[in-house]
Amino acid sequence: MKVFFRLIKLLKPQLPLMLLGALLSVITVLANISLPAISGWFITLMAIAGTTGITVNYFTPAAIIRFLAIVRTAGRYAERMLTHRATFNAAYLRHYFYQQLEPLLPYYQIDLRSGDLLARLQQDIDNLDNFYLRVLLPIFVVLISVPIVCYALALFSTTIAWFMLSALLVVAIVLPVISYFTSKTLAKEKTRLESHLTETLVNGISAIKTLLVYQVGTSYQRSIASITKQYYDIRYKLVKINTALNALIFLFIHLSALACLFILLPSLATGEVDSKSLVAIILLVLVSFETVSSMPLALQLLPQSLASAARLFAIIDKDKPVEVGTRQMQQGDIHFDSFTFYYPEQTKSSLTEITLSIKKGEKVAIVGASGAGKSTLVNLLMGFWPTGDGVNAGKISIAGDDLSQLNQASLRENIALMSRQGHIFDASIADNLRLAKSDVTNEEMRNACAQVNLLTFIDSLPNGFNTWLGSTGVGLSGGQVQRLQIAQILLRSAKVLILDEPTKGLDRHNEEVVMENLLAHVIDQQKSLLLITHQPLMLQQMDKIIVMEQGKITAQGSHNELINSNNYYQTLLNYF
Ligand SMILES: Nc1ncnc2c1ncn2[C@@H]1O[C@H](COP(=O)(O)OP(=O)(O)OP(=O)(O)O)[C@@H](O)[C@H]1O
Repeated sequence: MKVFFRLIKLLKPQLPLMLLGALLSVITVLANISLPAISGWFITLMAIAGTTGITVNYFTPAAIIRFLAIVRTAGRYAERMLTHRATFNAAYLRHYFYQQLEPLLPYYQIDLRSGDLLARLQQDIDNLDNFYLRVLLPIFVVLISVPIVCYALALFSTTIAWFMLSALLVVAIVLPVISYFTSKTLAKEKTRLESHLTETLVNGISAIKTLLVYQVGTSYQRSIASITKQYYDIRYKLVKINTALNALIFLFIHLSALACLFILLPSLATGEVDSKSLVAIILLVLVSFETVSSMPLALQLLPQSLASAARLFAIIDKDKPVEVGTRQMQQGDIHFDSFTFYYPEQTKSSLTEITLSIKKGEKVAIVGASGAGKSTLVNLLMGFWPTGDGVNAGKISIAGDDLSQLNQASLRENIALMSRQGHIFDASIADNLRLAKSDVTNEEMRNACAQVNLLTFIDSLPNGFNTWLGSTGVGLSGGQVQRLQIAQILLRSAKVLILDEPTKGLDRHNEEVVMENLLAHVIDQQKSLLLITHQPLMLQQMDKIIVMEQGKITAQGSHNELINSNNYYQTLLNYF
């Protein structure tokens, strides 16, 4: 129930449109079911008039029929327009969930494999698209129109009214509930298999090269085929249950009409009900089931929508990193003052008592074994995690301002990060460079690419800077992707550049060119440089090197100082 009301609250901006659509839907349904009843009554009246020769006023019923026909047609059109408009507007739910998820992804080691996350963002939100149109709307129509129909029937016969109330409830609730319990486990299994299938496909496609290299492509295909078969078997069973339910409802409707006819026959004989009313009542009984016709589907989709909403809420309900800062980042020194950091939900610190300063224009390198805390230290400066939340001790400040007081947008404008997981988008080379600087000129692009030794290659491509790259930079070699990312960093107007192993894997020539130009760039522009690297060529050029071990800084100094005095530093350089 909590999930249901929370979902309604989310739909609040659309509620006036939804309510109007629902009212129109009720009016249309009522016009639709009155039409055959009044027409039946009118045709019988005319038949009687024809055979007996009595004079009747046929203007009023004919006008009512025409009016109802117009209301039905116009009402259906307007209702569809409004309800679908409301549904399309409610598509902001996807945006809402994405927005909530965005700050959480770097913050938590979210226990979701990419395929599962994709399934949640796609299928679960698709399920929510149904929530208004297929769940709320039918329930609303039933709640308003069933009492009206029963009241109309009670004007002729209270027995029929009570009988029909029970019959409508059987079709609206009893049969769907039976079908729900029969298909509950299957429906759950279907959702699980849907997610599993997406996950398997996404993982398989992203790891296609690995699968081929290990020659497990065929067994992988077999596992996809097996999941697909299980999925379609379940869907087949669900369709069978649904079809049986529809057949049962159809039979029940006609048996109800027959039962009403038998109930009314004695009254016809005594003259309590005339033949015109009998025809009208039977037709009304037959069509009145339209008021509940969407309920079986609504009750089937209700638990599905709520389950999807619950899955989505479960992710976004995690504590978010709070962004409290409003101050603009000033150019200046970065200070870590005895700073200890815990990742969310972790009891062991990943950084312990870090004291470090990086002065404006200084070139600093961080070295350390895997897991030493290098990436954590640089990522903290991007404001991915809260630093002033009481859990972490000490502080980080930039130009005297506490990091937690700084505005995140200003922070990310002034600190540029090239991480090892950097992403190249499914777009042109130029578009990928525009990500770093939206108004970049051709000359600036050429210049940045020349500095990373990529210009000759790009010029040799038939489409040059307009060459389309697949996601993850398909079309470029690993080293070219790396250099394109360094070109992006060079285009940024940030005051601090952070690069995580920028030249790892580059050949000696490219490493030298890139490093020389990068250093010239930071010196020329008076930028600070923070590098994670183990390349001696780069380390020799740094003003300061920080040695990290298990979350702690164990030594600091220049390359020459450390190489002569620190055994661990020597080991690291040999190791990398
Ligand atoms: N999001 C996270 N949540 C919890 N713990 C994390 C998270 N990211 C990293 N850690 C942990 O923090 C510690 C430091 O990790 P970090 O990635 O900073 O090391 P690193 O020196 O950059 O290693 P590598 O060179 O392998 O990237 C590790 O023990 C790691 O398991």
